[in-house]
Amino acid sequence: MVASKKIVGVKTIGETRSTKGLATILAIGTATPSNCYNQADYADYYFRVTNSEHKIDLKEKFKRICDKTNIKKRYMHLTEDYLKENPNMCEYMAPSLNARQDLLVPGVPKLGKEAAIKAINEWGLPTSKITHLIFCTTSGADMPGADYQLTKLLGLSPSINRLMMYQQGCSGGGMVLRLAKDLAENNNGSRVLVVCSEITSIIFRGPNENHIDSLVGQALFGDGAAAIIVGSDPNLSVEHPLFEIVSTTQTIIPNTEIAMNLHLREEGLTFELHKEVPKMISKNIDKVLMHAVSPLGLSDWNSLFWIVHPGGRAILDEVELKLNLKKEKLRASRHVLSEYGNLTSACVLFIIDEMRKTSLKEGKKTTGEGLNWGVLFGFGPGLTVETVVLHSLPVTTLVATQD
Ligand SMILES: CC(=O)CC(=O)SCCNC(=O)CCNC(=O)[C@H](O)C(C)(C)COP(=O)(O)OP(=O)(O)OC[C@H]1O[C@@H](n2cnc3c(N)ncnc32)[C@H](O)[C@@H]1OP(=O)(O)O
Repeated sequence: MVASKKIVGVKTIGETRSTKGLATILAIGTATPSNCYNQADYADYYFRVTNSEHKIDLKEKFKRICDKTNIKKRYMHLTEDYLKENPNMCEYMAPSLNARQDLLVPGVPKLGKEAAIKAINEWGLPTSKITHLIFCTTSGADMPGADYQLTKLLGLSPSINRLMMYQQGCSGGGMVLRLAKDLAENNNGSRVLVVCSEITSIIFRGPNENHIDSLVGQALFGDGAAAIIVGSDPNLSVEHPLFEIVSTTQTIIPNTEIAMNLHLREEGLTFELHKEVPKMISKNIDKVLMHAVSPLGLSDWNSLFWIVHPGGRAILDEVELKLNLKKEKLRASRHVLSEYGNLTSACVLFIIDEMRKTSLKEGKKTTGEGLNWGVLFGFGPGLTVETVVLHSLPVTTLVATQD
């Protein structure tokens, strides 16, 4: 008797764990540090603070790279004063991990908190309703991690289910959506707070003639944090879903492990980037896309909205060309690149935010520029591609009150 009662109980628990509907994004918040650097002046700043002004040709090359990025400005936590106090960070490769960690260990969760508060305010429910926390950063590592620090900073329940994802690179923004979907759809009533917080001080270093890809990194990355709340079966009297997360896939592009290599060393996070990365991505992107969207019967790429990780301007150019996308399709991705630079894992979440806000501003019917279906690509070391198919929802005026 006792045994059969137990079996019924377990079955019931199993049946009630799954939700009826798809995971939805219920709110978004973003934050940046206050220091803003204009890309047009950045070469002067960078060569001055790294005491490299005598490297005249290299500075000219760096200026050319900066000009070609199509980035207007970037925000950075790192200040000139901090660099003066920690001159090893300005060398090309000097031991400097402690100075970087001193900045990142408190800074990453703090920036994440700013974004999380905005997302929670938009969501409108008490933090006690958050059941899971996913924290993602490529900026340093620590124990207990940034997830633990954020739990304390926000006063979340000590029993919240935490997942800390360190060192995922730029594909992390797609990865967190994949994880949040699984958590939300398999834990009835759950609400997942997802935070991506990136501070690129981990990668800052002086220039070197023999490592131009490192210099490309100095021209691309910016700091920022984005937070979203994900949950299934929203309570529509209080929650305002923005996008449904329809499907997610992760793929390694074959024979591209040389493309992007980042190693955490005494000198900080080192950065190797193959010049052919944009081509390596575009050569394979149609296959990855077909695999993700063919079950839905989608085949007209210009009928979709697009959120493409802007690793660099050339990546967007190559994806646009390969998929024959109309110019306006990558508007939101190009806009975020231009206004913030490459925000590593937070970048695609900034683009989702930009898209739903512009959709509202322009009177579009759905959060996805008036269209129904969309694709998000995250690209990271591996090369790893995260593909997320999104379904947009009717625009509500709630977003307007957030700015
Ligand atoms: C960290 C993660 O997980 C994920 C990431 O996002 S990592 C970052 C991914 N980003 C990229 O791969 C960058 C993609 N590249 C680009 O966007 C562009 O190449 C760029 C904006 C950097 C330059 O624009 P462009 O149109 O290619 O200009 P181009 O004139 O060819 O290049 C400018 C100079 O930079 C050099 N250069 C560009 N990319 C380089 C690279 N990867 N390595 C070395 N040199 C490079 C070029 O040789 C050129 O030098 P000269 O002026 O002396 O000829």
